[in-house]
Amino acid sequence: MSDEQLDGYRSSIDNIDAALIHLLAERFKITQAVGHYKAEAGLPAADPEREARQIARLRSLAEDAGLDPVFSEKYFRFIVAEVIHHHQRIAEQR
Ligand SMILES: C=C(O[C@@H]1C=C(C(=O)O)C=C[C@H]1O)C(=O)O
Repeated sequence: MSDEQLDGYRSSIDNIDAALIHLLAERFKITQAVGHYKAEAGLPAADPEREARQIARLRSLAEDAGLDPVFSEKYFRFIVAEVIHHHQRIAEQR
């Protein structure tokens, strides 16, 4: 059975999911570069002060955009945990 309305919604969701994957790929490309820079400079993988500033900024943006700020913080912490693993691996491989 075809449902044109649902198909239309899903077509938009597909485009948004594709955009999110591309944005994440770009974010991880730049954080990989940061990981190499930090390893070279002897800087720690994690920067909790930077993370706290970003969380405050993203929570405020989420509120303005009508997105749950708690969710925005969870999303950010999930991504950053992966970034820090990458940075630790880069530093260990040196
Ligand atoms: C990318 C960095 O490294 C880590 C990852 C962050 C991020 O993914 O936003 C932020 C701070 C650091 O804990 C950075 O220091 O800028």
